[in-house]
Amino acid sequence: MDVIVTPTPTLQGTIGALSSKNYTTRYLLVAALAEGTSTIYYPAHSEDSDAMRRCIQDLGASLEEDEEKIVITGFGSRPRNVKELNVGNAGAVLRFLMGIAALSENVTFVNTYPDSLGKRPHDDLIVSLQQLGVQVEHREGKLPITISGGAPKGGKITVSGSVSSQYLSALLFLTPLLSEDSEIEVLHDLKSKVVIGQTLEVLEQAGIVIHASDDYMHFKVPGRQAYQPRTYTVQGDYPGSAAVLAAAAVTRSDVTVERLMERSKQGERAIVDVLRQMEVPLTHENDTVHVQGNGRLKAIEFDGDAATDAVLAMVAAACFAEGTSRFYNVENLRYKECDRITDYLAELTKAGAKVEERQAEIIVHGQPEGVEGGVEINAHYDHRVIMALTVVGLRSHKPLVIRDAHHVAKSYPQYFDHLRALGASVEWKES
Ligand SMILES: O=C(O)C1=C[C@@H](OP(=O)(O)O)[C@@H](O)[C@H](O)C1
Ligand SMILES: C=C(OP(=O)(O)O)C(=O)O
Repeated sequence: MDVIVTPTPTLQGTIGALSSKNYTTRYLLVAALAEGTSTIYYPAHSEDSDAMRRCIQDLGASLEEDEEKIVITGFGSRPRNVKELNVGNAGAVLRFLMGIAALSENVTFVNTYPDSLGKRPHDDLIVSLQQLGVQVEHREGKLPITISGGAPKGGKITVSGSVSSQYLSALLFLTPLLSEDSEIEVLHDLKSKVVIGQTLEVLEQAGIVIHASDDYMHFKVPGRQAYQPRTYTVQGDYPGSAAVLAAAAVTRSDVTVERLMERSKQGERAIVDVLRQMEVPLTHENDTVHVQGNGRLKAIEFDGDAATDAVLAMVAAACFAEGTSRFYNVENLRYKECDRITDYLAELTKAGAKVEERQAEIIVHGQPEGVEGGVEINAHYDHRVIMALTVVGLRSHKPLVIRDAHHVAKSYPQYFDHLRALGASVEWKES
């Protein structure tokens, strides 16, 4: 399915933020790893969170869900032996479950998105699992991947953090269940470091003890721990809401997004500060962001690694700012659903934006007069490319057609409904 985005000068109204993807995947996982029954209020519903639901069920958890909550009885440290798991296109779900697969006999993660997740690297996690004595069959670090657990015991592990934080998160979920204590040392750099804060927060809520150094480069993890069954409430999602807030910033608007916790550990809450620094009129009080856009924005310089999943939306806003913006320290955007530097900038350029790429930077020469539009955009299987190009289309001179926009459902199936509720002219059409 494609979406036609027709230029829309004003947006107005109130929406509730979608539920956080990162907290939903984590709460589903820790509930599955507990023996006993946990309850998660307001879990996200999207392809990625559904992938986690499906896989933990395959591994032996039982799930019962109604409108507001999901009740999960976990399998503890003994997942059922399954031959295959299908994580769809969900990177975090794959990496977390590659860790947990070390507790079973022999699991193959199949490759259902050869042009997206199928191209992403997992070598650094594979190397760490091998240090624990786990056998891993793979194709040059990529899917399909078969993991043969063989009862790992724990011990000293190193993991590179220079491509993704998800490898470290995977080890943090696995090691408390092992029979011996573990010590994890992060090598090189740790990208998306802020996301590790979310992993540690959820582990603590699940009753797990981990001793982390302040810089998150060293961890001591006592073995023989048990995840506790608990009740969790999922907060609103900043990465998805960042696109809605960017849309409000580039139009004349009076837009309110509710359920965005001010003291959240989601790095992408930086969208609020970034828009504020770009001189977009807004307030953030009582977990509610209120944007009163006048269409005028100032350029910005920003360390994108602090808010990795909001950078594309920030770049979209910067396309209409006065001056040149620079988003640096963003190399790991290249290892996401597509190459979010080369592929994204190619689509922005098609739409008429003036952007330049460096290996680890995106430079945007803002055009307050708007961009030309009038072209077809390739979504590259990437929900965040789809959301960001929609923001650009709202302020183009001519409509944008976003091909295969249904991939937005990876994280935010109701994105276009939410934008339409705010008055945006966005229409689905058969491809
Ligand atoms: O741990 C997680 O849930 C995630 C970590 C981040 O990935 P990287 O650590 O690969 O940057 C983020 O981009 C992704 O959407 C979700
Ligand atoms: C990169 C993302 O997700 P994942 O790595 O889990 O596929 C994302 O949601 O933008």
